[in-house]
Amino acid sequence: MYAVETDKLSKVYHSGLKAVDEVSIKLENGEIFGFLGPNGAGKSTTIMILTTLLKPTSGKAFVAGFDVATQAKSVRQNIGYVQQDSTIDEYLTGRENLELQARLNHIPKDIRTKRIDEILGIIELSDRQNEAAVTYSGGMRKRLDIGGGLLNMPKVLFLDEPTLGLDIQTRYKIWEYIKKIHDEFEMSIFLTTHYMEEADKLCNNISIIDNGKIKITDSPKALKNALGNEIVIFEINSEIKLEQLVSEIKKLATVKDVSTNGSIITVFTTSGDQLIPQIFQQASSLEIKIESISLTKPTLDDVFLSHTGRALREDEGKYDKKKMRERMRRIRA
Ligand SMILES: Nc1ncnc2c1ncn2[C@@H]1O[C@H](COP(=O)(O)OP(=O)(O)OP(=O)(O)O)[C@@H](O)[C@H]1O
Repeated sequence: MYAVETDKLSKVYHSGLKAVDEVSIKLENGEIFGFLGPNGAGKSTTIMILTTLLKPTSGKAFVAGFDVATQAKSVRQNIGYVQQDSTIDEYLTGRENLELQARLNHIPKDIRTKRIDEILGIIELSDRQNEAAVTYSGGMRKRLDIGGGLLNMPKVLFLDEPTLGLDIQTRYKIWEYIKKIHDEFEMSIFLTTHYMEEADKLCNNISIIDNGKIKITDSPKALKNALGNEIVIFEINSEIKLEQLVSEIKKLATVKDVSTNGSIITVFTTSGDQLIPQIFQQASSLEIKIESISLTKPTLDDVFLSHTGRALREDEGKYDKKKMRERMRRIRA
């Protein structure tokens, strides 16, 4: 049994838009799985189907072994869901927020206090538990949100963009908490993100999703290795013979892929050291001057680029009211 398993899962909204297009994924028990894609890729729609908030149009989905379409209650009893937008009541204290959620989740009274104490410890909010959440920083609020998702000690925890809009230092901290939760409870975690680094640092496996379709699924390491171990990026002085140069470079034995952006050429290779002199040689025989050249290691950004043909911009995901309204419409869809 998988923690999450979907088979050709699809969602077509009333507008006719196919937001999720035959998505098939398998999340092993105890794994951290990342759903990586830009805004509008279909990540939230998928997560809402898996958490039983939205009905799929076709296909199958099982969470903790239960069918989301016919066993929604059992699914809900076995999951925690931390939404993109905070559900915290700012005028309640951290502890009161968790108490309220625990009651709403029907957590028995006799275990409630102990469970909340434990969770406050994990998210390191014990010291501030009696202060109103309005006084909390962005990172503390997110921790409290994550704490809410842990109240019923779920088998599968869903985190929708857990670090969206947080500064880089706070983001690192949240990653530590996610790892801690995963290690301590051996919890299966399904997270959506459009931060490459987040997927790279946290996930055992990731699926890249774009326009509702899965482009590729593998471990971050395997995805990066598939591009070759190294990338040579260089700029030439004129684009006149660019195509000729690119076609010669593509023939070289160590070259996996080549992409161009104006006069900048990016070459994915298994050996940068071997390739660089060959690039100079080819350029010189075509009387092309190389202005600058550098050697780097591939990142998941490069993987995304090679599978979708475009870069993933970090600033795309900022919170705005329009998005919130869209989400409310979706809940009603
Ligand atoms: N209720 C709705 N009705 C019609 N289209 C919708 C609805 N909700 C979402 N969409 C569209 O479905 C597509 C997928 O949206 P979704 O929110 O699932 O993507 P996402 O990858 O989670 O992006 P984000 O990070 O912005 O939430 C988008 O084109 C979006 O505009």
